[in-house]
Amino acid sequence: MNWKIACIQLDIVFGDPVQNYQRAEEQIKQAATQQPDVIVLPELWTTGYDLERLDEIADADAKETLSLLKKWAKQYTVNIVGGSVANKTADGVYNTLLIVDSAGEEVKQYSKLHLFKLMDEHKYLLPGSSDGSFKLGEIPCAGFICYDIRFPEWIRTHTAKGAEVLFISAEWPLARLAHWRALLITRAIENQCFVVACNRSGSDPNNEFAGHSMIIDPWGEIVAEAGTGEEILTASVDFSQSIAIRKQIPIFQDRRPEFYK
Ligand SMILES: NC(=O)CCC(=O)C(=O)O
Repeated sequence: MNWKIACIQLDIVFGDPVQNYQRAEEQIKQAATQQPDVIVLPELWTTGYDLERLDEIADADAKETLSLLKKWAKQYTVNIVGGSVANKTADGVYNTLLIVDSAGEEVKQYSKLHLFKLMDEHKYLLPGSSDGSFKLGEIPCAGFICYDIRFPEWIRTHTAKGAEVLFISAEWPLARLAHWRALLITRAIENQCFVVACNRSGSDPNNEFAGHSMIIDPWGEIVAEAGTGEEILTASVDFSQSIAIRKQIPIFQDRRPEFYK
């Protein structure tokens, strides 16, 4: 089975959901002309890192964003890994990844497990407490958010249960571009998985962001990589490749988890 994937490397407008909804809609419309199976958006794409104003601009129970994602998914018959949004709940605000299928049905919500202190997330956001596993059609997938990729043991709990594609939505700064590339390639090789990583472009008052969204195959080869600017990155992936690699080097059979404590 093959999938065509499109990552929308959006230049997010700081603290302005109205403009970001409009810009995302334009980009999704454009991406849809290539008839992808999955469209992916970056982290906190409705607000950016305007954390001080979250009370005002976070999406209540992610309702508005979910309803738009469902509408776009149905309109273009495309699965959407709808990036993450600031999701305002009765307990506080989570950084939540939203996934909808091509029929416009909600598939999964995953809230970022590891908050990134260097960007003050712990002061404004609550950490999630559930896993990122989901299926798109028959394909087992897992979703993560940015800093999560520094925690191989978290990713592994998902691939050990069968995930074949790792989707990562991010706002990763340019200052650590080398880490972004190395971590993503490593996660693909060590898990024999496709890695689909959608970063943002542009800058905000505190950071310049790296762009360089990437689609990586289970051998660790980069299938497609964006530049630093706003871009729609597309590539096709062939799942027979991960089956072949997992047969050739059967790491999931050879693991000795009883010794990994
Ligand atoms: N938004 C994030 O989680 C950024 C993570 C990051 O920059 C890192 O170096 O890790």
